[in-house]
Amino acid sequence: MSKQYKFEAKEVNAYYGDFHAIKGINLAVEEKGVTAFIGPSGCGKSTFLRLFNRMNDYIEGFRLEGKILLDNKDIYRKKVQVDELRKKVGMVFQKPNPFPKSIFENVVYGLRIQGINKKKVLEEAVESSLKQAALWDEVKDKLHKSALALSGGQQQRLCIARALAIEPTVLLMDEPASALDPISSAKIEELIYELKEQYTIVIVTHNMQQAGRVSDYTAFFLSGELVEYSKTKTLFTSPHDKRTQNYITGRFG
Ligand SMILES: Nc1ncnc2c1ncn2[C@@H]1O[C@H](COP(=O)(O)OP(=O)(O)OP(=O)(O)O)[C@@H](O)[C@H]1O
Repeated sequence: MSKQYKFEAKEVNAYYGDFHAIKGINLAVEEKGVTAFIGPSGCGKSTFLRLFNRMNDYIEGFRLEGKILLDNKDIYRKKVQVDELRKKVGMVFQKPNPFPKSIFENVVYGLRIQGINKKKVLEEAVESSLKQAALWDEVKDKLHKSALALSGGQQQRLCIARALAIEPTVLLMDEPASALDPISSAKIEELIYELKEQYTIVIVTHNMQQAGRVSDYTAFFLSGELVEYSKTKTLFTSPHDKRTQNYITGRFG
């Protein structure tokens, strides 16, 4: 039997209207651990990432060809319920986007939508998600204060806690640390390192050092194509493709 991956993209092409943004990509993401997508601005990293939880579905004129499998099942087949998919595949964005609510209500937001309102269940979820997101100690005495009063780095960890509360198996992260100061950014990296034991993490990053530090596998994209995909160490120390080498040595991008 062939190996089962967490995600598999098969012959994937994606279009915004006439614009061909993703070109014939095949890529398999290992279960658990971190896979990083790198490449110059506009190469299609975010578009490709967003395919994994059908985030591009909302964009007018967007069209997909090929298949994206999660646990061996096509997530674009007709009977898939997108909200169910997103329970399994959480997402964290570049800019922290807490809701204008308390820290507590931010974390339990997804659970309340699922109709879970039991106080004890919610309290447990808040504590365990905030602990996993390495934020608990900083906020445990002000859970009912506004999330908007937190620092940017704390807000981003809160958004990670909010994503974890619905118990996904995958976390998609689109440049999760790029809007943060270096210390907050380092905290997010440490957190990713902790979480990868338990979750499959796919991260888009502009920062090659960051990709080198946090990821197990790295995919290099250029103009909508996947140029090279391998173990992070291999990609950064002995890339096969000249274009990868040029990019990682700073010759373009
Ligand atoms: N909603 C959209 N409508 C039309 N074109 C889009 C849309 N979103 C992205 N594109 C185009 O698709 C291409 C890939 O964009 P994408 O955001 O995926 O790249 P990226 O590698 O993530 O870039 P960056 O690192 O700058 O975020 C770009 O040429 C972009 O202009």
